[in-house]
Amino acid sequence: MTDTTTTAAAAVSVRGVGKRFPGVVANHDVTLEVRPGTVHALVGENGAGKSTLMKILYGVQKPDEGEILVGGETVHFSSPSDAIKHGIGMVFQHFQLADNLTVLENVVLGAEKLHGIGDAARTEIRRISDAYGFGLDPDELVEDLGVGERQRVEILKVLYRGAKIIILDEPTAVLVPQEVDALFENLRELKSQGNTLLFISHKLDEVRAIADDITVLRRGTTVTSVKPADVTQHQLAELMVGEELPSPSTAESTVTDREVLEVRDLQVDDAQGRTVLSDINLTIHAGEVLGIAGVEGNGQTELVEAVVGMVRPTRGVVELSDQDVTSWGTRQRRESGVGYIPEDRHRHGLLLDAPLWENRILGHQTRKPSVKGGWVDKAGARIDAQRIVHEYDVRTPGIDTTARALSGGNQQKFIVGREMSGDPKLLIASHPTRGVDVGAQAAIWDHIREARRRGLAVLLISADLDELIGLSDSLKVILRGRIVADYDPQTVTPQQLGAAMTGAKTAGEEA
Ligand SMILES: Nc1ncnc2c1ncn2[C@@H]1O[C@H](COP(=O)(O)OP(=O)(O)OP(=O)(O)O)[C@@H](O)[C@H]1O
Repeated sequence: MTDTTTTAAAAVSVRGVGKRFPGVVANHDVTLEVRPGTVHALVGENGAGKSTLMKILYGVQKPDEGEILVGGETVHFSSPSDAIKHGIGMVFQHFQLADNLTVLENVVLGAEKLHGIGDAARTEIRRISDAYGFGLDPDELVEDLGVGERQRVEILKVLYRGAKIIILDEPTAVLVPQEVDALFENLRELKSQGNTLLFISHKLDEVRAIADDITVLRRGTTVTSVKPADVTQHQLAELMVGEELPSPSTAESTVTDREVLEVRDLQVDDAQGRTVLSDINLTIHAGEVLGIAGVEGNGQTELVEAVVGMVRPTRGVVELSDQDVTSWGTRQRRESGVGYIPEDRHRHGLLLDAPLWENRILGHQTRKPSVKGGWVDKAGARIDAQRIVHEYDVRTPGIDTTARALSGGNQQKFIVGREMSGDPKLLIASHPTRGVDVGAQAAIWDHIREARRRGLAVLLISADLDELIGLSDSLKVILRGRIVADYDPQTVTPQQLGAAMTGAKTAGEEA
């Protein structure tokens, strides 16, 4: 079914592109036709080769073979600046903005030659913002902007540099439903004015809602391009996997009355003495998943760090199984059975340049199977790394491969497997399935549910509201460092949660 028809008018054509890394064929014989003025989605399992293809289109990676055409003209990019010269811009999932600068300063940084840094630049930014309904004020500080607005600054940045083809890497991963709607409005407006959008996503319902064309990658190659109306979400997932999907296990309650984590009157102040978390009270029982919903930056990071022992609270108590651990460090807490999936896998979760088997040891240096008789047990760590690769379906040439060489989703699967090792009694999970494909997400949920059945308590932080609702036994909403609402996951809707997260009232409800 692969669409190989090519018209000179295609915004981007990819023909027979291949890219190899040691031990891995990341892309082979990839074919992609992106029609101008459309939204084109790229979907596929973790490690299917989506990021590699986008990096090739943006000049970050060079293909080993094949041809790329932009507007019918063959191009050879050596760097992103070559891509930008041909009107291709990219918006990364991790925003690259300086918080202490204004919108204008962020936009013109590195592009001063275009319209200077003064009124001409301001006028141009206003023009773009007005043209697409972005509602951005050039003189506002970025630190005062919400997540959706920051993303618009990133899009404006590439438009300002003349991009007509914009690549977005999982743009909705950090947005609440209301922000997703707003982003889709922006994308439609961009499209109606002749721009072309190309984006990667694991959220198949959103893909079907916004895309004009969907290209599916499987194991490095394009398998088909479809129209959203012609496939269901389930069929799309099966095209990605190449087989029938397993049905996820049901989630009967396993909550007991044994308290595993208790947090009382917790307050955390930052280095400047500002209170970033206050009056936090929560209890998690064995067999219970407590979900915390919130827009990023509302105190979730500090809450996790206080429970893991990375920051000392100004006030309050943290108890693990009735033992006061407030003064304990991270290592002691981990040794008493705390697993920790960090929000930033590159900063806290992995040694990127170390092989996977060494990464098995990270954070577990003092426990089996990483040590034996006080010494690092290399063989034990290797065997267990192998087990994780197998049980969590981590796609890698082997356990001697560096963590850096794995796709984002496969890195995440490895971390989850490691932190679930040795039956922890408490799992602190920040965005456990971020960047993970739907099949692997279902598998991770199954692992967590299985452990929960055996008595695991989970503190779950996630930006994915379906995950929060689907996995949690109870739900709390955090806003500006405080818990502002409690919900029953059985009855709450993503829209209600989204509204509480942004502090908006929904009909018939207190804010
Ligand atoms: N710099 C690199 N060195 C070695 N291998 C790499 C490198 N970059 C990617 N790979 C490998 O290429 C394959 C494709 O990875 P890619 O990141 O393109 O997948 P993806 O579809 O974007 O996955 P995900 O959904 O998990 O982000 C993977 O097997 C990955 O391990």
